[in-house]
Amino acid sequence: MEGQNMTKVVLLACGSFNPITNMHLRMFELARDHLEDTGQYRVVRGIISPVGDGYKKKGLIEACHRVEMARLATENSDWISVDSWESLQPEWVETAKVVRHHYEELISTEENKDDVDTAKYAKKQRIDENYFESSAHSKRRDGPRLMLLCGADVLESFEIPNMWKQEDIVEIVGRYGLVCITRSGNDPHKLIHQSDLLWNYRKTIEVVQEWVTNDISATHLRRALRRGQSVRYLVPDRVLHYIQEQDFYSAESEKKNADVVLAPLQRYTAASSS
Ligand SMILES: Nc1ncnc2c1ncn2[C@@H]1O[C@H](COP(=O)(O)OP(=O)(O)OP(=O)(O)O)[C@@H](O)[C@H]1O
Ligand SMILES: O=C(O)c1ccc[n+]([C@@H]2O[C@H](COP(=O)([O-])O)[C@@H](O)[C@H]2O)c1
Repeated sequence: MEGQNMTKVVLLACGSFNPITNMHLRMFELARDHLEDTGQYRVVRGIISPVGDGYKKKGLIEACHRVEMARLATENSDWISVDSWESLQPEWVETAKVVRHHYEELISTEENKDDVDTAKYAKKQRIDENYFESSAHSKRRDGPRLMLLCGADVLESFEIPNMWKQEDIVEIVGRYGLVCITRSGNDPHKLIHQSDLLWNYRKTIEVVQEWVTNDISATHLRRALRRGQSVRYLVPDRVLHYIQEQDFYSAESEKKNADVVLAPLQRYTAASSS
């Protein structure tokens, strides 16, 4: 029967979502179409995980509001939802840990369903570091997968010195898998070709070509709002009402964290000064 041999996939998107835009939502739809078009996957759920305040990115407004906007944006979706676990952690959490957390959650849900095969598969995925690397396309019909969903700028950020730990990239890309949406100005295929590390994991990176390029970014939205310009139809109406009600995104809010080092880079500063 069609569908029974397909691997279930849960997509997880991590980011600031400051604020969430229509393009963040489109990413999920594009990724689902792409994965399901292969005939190998059935995408069952999408999770948006806004980063916590500890990330210290310039202009980042409080996590509770970013979570609320993502909640409003996904109210009408029957498969995408927001998860606040990451945003509630007192410190910034590395993405590999966020992925691990959601994978554990997924597996415990599957185990509760008494799905013995799934549990066996989960243990195997946990134990065998090279599992996906060695059997990327042969074994994936056996159980659910959690894949990290991102735009090509995130893939590009893997190459920024001291931004990501190499072992975290290996874990995310090699063990779980990455779905990367093209974004104007970034060329993920070229990046994978040029990076020895990413080339090793090319089979677990799904590049989704967005032909109808859409350059909406949260930065663009915040800039327009600061200038009193309309952002209607770039964000869901409910999100726009929330932004207006709360009077978010002013020149003042953009100064937040302006003099603070981004949390991932703080690790490097701390290590080099000790
Ligand atoms: N227009 C877009 N096309 C493809 N991917 C996107 C787009 N906008 C955001 N993303 C992706 O969505 C995820 C969350 O992104 P993030 O919250 O940083 O949004 P952003 O618009 O890039 O924000 P900012 O402009 O503040 O850097 C990231 O993986 C990012 O690459
Ligand atoms: O785990 C890491 O080392 C790491 C390093 C840099 C960025 N990230 C994550 O990548 C996401 C980037 O979001 P943004 O808004 O800065 O594009 C956000 O969820 C960060 O927590 C994660």
